[in-house]
Amino acid sequence: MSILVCRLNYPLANYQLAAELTVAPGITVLLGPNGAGKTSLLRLLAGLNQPASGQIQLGERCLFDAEKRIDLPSEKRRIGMVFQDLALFPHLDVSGNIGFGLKMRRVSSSARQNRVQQLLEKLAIEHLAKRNVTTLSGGERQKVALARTLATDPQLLLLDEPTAALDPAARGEIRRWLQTVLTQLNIPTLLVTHDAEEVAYFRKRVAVMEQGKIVQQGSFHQLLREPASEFVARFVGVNYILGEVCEQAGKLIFCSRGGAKFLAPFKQVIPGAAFMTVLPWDIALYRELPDGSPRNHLYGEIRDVVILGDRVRITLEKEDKLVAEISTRGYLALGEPQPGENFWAVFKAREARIENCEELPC
Ligand SMILES: Nc1ncnc2c1ncn2[C@@H]1O[C@H](COP(=O)(O)OP(=O)(O)OP(=O)(O)O)[C@@H](O)[C@H]1O
Repeated sequence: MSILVCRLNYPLANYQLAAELTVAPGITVLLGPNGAGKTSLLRLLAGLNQPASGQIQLGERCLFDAEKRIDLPSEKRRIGMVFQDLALFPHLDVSGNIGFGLKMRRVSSSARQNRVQQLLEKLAIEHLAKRNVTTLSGGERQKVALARTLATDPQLLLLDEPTAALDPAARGEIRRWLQTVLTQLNIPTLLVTHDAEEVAYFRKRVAVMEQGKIVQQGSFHQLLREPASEFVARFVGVNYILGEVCEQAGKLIFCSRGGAKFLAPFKQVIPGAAFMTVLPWDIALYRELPDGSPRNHLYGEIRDVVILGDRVRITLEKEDKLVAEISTRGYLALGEPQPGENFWAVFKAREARIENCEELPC
């Protein structure tokens, strides 16, 4: 299986895209806010725009090298793209759409039919074979678009926000389907999203893009445990609090900028600027402060409650803002907390990660 390795520069309207990225077989989620340059990066990889400098290597093949003046045309890159508009051919049925690329390559009719049938089975969409694509639901159209792309046997898949245009029910269904199909295929796949919830769903390798740069690349777990910056932490949904480590009565305390004080496992830190990260699901909520082992706590007002299937995300604010994620069962047991109510957010000292930082950004 091939691996994509690229380093690309390209001037965009307001900033320079300067991205370095590695995509191994399987799904890598490319996460970034609107306008971060995700679609532009896909277009450069696919050969639809030409980078100002850099290289693109896919397995043994060099697709682009500015210095060596190598620039393989799009159709020779063996890259399968599914862009947001899908661009299915309305005059062809599902099988016709899937076989279209093979027809253009003058593949014989019988070989084409075999390949189309194989894909219909592999992607569990045989029942759609003869349907007119204009009658399909959004989720079904996504499936057909992926099947059409796979027909030409790509070595890299680029999927631009495959679930963005779907309603929540269809989104859940297409995510499960993508997870199954893409895991089986094991082709290097870059799946673009600006939705951190999507990353939490796939729990795969993640590359985070901000202003044209890949600011962190790693496993979902790594990003949660060791976000490289406040931007990454906030984007993947980790609590990130700036402050400083102070010495008080022989103990080291983390004092947040907002004025809250927290205990923590301090072996590795010294007095000075620092940040603390806590995972939302390591925070419990209580109406009354519980007795027991020394724990960190913050008493605050609920600002926001978001129900995410079997989990509930609750934002609490006082000196600082903390987001807790609890089970729906726990939420019901607490009497369904609502915005405006006050609660204790509690977490164990060892569940916080505190690190010194050079200086506090403003
Ligand atoms: N060909 C281009 N030349 C110059 N600037 C461009 C070009 N294409 C896009 N841009 C600009 O580059 C920035 C990044 O756009 P891009 O569509 O790549 O972001 P994105 O991360 O995919 O955003 P979204 O999540 O909204 O789709 C935007 O400010 C956009 O206006």
